Formats: sequence, structure tokens, C-alpha cells
Amino acid sequence: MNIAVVGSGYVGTTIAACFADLGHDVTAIDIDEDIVERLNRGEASIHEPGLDELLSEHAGGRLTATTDYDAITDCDVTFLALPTPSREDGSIDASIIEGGARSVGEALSGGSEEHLVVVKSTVVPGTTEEALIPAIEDGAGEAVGERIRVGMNPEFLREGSAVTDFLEPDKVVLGASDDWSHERLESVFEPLIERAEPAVVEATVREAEMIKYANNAFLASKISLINEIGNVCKEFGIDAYRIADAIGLDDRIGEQFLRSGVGWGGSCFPKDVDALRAAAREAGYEPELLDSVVAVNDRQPERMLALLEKHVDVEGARIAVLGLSFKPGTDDIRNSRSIPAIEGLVERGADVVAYDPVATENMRELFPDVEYADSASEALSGADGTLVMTDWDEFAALGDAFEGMASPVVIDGRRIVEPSESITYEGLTW
Ligand SMILES: NC(=O)C1=CN([C@@H]2O[C@H](COP(=O)(O)OP(=O)(O)OC[C@H]3O[C@@H](n4cnc5c(N)ncnc54)[C@H](O)[C@@H]3O)[C@@H](O)[C@H]2O)C=CC1
Ligand SMILES: O=C(O)[C@H]1O[C@H](OP(=O)(O)OP(=O)(O)OC[C@H]2O[C@@H](n3ccc(=O)[nH]c3=O)[C@H](O)[C@@H]2O)[C@H](O)[C@@H](O)[C@@H]1O
Repeated sequence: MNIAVVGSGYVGTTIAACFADLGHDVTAIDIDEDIVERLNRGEASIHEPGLDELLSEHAGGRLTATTDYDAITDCDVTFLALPTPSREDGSIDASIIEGGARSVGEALSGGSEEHLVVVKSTVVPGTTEEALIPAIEDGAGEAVGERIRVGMNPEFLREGSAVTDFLEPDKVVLGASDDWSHERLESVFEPLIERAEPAVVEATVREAEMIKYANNAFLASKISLINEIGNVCKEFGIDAYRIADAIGLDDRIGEQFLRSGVGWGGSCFPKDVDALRAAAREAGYEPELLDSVVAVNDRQPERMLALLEKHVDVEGARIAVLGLSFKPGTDDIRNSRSIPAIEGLVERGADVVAYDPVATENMRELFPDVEYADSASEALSGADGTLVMTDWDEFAALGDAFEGMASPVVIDGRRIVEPSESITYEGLTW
């Protein structure tokens, strides 16, 4: 099958490489010439384990990249993997994907072959029908529903494990409004379904859109709930991880996403929970529980600072911040919990020294005046306290490095540091 993928970011590049690996002929389209050139050389512009290997195997063969939307005319299916950022008020800004949908329509105008356009981006229920289909129609100069049809196929991959998440999913959600579109979507996924045997969910377009938000809102809520329970545990001197291990044994709860601590960040949970809250409000429903899910998350970095202040007079003190990315395995700092932590330290007059194995340069753009160390030991050397913000494996093996601190106060937001008698150790929820 000939597939076009519009947008070559985390999702677009991953699915383009994986579709090629599954045996399809793939054309990746992006407006960024540098991204396109690199893809044609077999290189990704994002870091994901296994991605460069797939690209170097298929670039120039089953995978080509271009900035020209007209390449779509030779394809059977086009996936839209374009950004859907938040507006200031948290609601979704669909302008980029609307522009992409219009360009796809223009490329298809005047053609005679049947074509399925699939929305891969995360969009609030109703967006495909109310904004994207009209944009395609506008570009194509013909109504959607006959020659050109539209489906929705949400993506559940995680950064840091994008390739394996895509190739070994728990489920594939195929959203469409007619049998032809469902069948064409199924043909795209047939090699993956045969190989990985995921559950296949046939849904309407609106249901597919909502499944994605429900999935992310549920996971973010699960973390906020265990964080709230963890905060209560801390008050009672109970280790929340022992409680999580026990409740996770109940199949109805499940053991995953029960790691309590400083909370969730990244490019999607915050954006998607906010977009769902805004869409609910616009529809006349007050999403009180989701509001609280965000409020609990926002509070966790402050709780770490309060724990630090129990042991250290922060004003004028040298405080090390270990871990800057929103989770280990990535240099992505979008909505990282380290950001409010550093802000809080700076507000209190601390002298901040930060370290991350890969995300330093990204954080330097945001906080150019903060000092950045080349290693965790260097950051800890002479520090009066440290906040551990990301669960990088290397922080589990710091041991002696804490002895170089002026006063070894360790506030752990991720339960990654091994407590010992030589340090003053506080876990956030244990
Ligand atoms: N990053 C993730 O882990 C996941 C993201 N998603 C969703 O997938 C969508 C895409 O997200 P990412 O891949 O992270 O975005 P991204 O920001 O990494 O990549 C978007 C790409 O689109 C390109 N682009 C922008 N405007 C364009 C246009 N008019 N025509 C062609 N290319 C254009 C950009 O140059 C960039 O390469 C979003 O809706 C996101 O919520 C869904 C699941 C996981
Ligand atoms: O829509 C998206 O973009 C993606 O968002 C998340 O993926 P991602 O943001 O890459 O990362 P996660 O591994 O889910 O972690 C998100 C945040 O939650 C935190 N987290 C995760 C798990 C946990 O038990 N506790 C916890 O605090 C992490 O530290 C991180 O800050 C979802 O897991 C993906 O299914 C989804 O496709």
C-alpha cells in the first residue's frame, strides 16, 4: 500500500519508519527542509531507540521524504501527524492541522483515485468532522464522503519507547464512518495486526477522538490519585510504594502508573488534560475531577520545596537539581517538573546548580542564569541540599557522591536514590 505521512515529528517519523518496516511504500511530508533531507539520508531528527536503524534500512527504498504535498496523489492513504498545541486558555489550537488538511485537499483536487485521509494527531471530539473535513473539502473543491474519505486513528506511543510501542500496541483504534474506510484502515494495519495481535477497536470518528483523551486523562488521573494517596501516606509515616505494590495486585487497579512522586509532565498529558477540560467547559460541563487532577500535579513540586525547607535555609544556599527532562530516556523538558522546582528555588533566593545527562542544553535556553554541572557529582559538590527530579538510572548509583555535599540533604521526588545513614533523606511520598 502507498502511504503518505504528513508531519515528521515524534509520531510522524515513527509511524513512517514503522509502516515502511511493515512492508508499505511510505512518503513522509514535512515543511522543514532539514528534517526532510535528514530523513532521506536515513537519519531521524528526534532521538528514539531503534528509529535510526529502521530509517537507514528503508530510506531511499520503501521510505522517501519530501516537502511537496503533491506526492500524496500517488498514495492510497494519508496520515496527518501534525502538532495540536494548547492555546493560552488550555483549549486545543487546531490551526496547524487545519492548514495541513487544506493542503492535503488541494493536492487531491481534480484527481480520480479513491483516497483515505486519516487523522493521527490528538484532536478533541468533533474536530475532524467540524474543522478538518471542511478544510479538506475547501482545498479539494469537492465534498468528502465519495472519492475522498476521512478516518481517525489515535496514537498511544510514548516518547523513549516510540518504536516498540507502535509495533507492539495493546490496541489499535480504527475510527471511520463507513465500511470502505474501516476496511482501508484495516489493510494499513493488517501486517501489524498479524504480527503483534493487538485488540482491534472499530469506532466512529468521534469515539476514536475521545478514546485518546480518555486514555491520557485516565493515566494522568491515576498518577495524581496515587500522588494524593502518597501525600497522605507521608503524613502518616507510611511508604506509599508499599501501598501501591499491594493495591496494584488488584487486577481492577493494575500495577502500572502507580509510581508516586513529583508528578507528570511532558508534551501530552498536560496539553491533553487541559484540552479536554476546556472542551468540556465549552460544552457546558464542569470537569471538577480533572481540575483536581491538575491541581494535585501542580502542588507536588511545591511539596518538595517545603520538604527541603524543613532541613535547609534555602535563601543563599547552594541547591543541586538532579534531572531536568520530564522523564528518563529523553532530552525533552516540556512541562518537566524541574521547571517549577527551579522557579521556586530562584524565587527563594537559592543558588541553583543543575545537572541532567542529556537535557542540559534545552534547560539552559529556559534558565540561562542557572549554573549547569557536567556530572551529578559535580552538581552535588559543596551543595547544601539536592532535589532529585527525574528517575535517571545513574542517580540510583550516586552513593559516595552525596558525601561531597556541604550538608547532605536529599529530597527525592522519584524514589530513585538509595537512602543511607550518611545522608538526610526525605522521599516525597514515603
Ligand atoms: N509526542 C508523542 O509522544 C505523541 C504525540 N501525539 C500527538 O501527535 C501529534 C503530533 O505530535 P508530535 O509528533 O509530538 O509533534 P512534533 O512537534 O514532534 O512534530 C510535528 C512535525 O510537523 C511538522 N509540520 C508543522 N506544520 C506542518 C505542515 N503544515 N505541513 C507539514 N509538516 C508540518 C513540523 O515541522 C514537525 O516536524 C499531536 O497531536 C500530539 O498530541 C500522540 C501520541 C504520542
Ligand atoms: O499522548 C501522548 O503523547 C503520550 O503520553 C504519554 O506518554 P509520555 O508523555 O511519552 O510519557 P509517560 O511515560 O506516560 O510519562 C508521562 C509522565 O508521567 C510521569 N509518571 C509516569 C508513570 C508513573 O507511574 N508516575 C509518573 O509520575 C512521568 O515521569 C512523566 O513525567 C502516554 O503514556 C502515551 O500513551 C501517550 O501516547
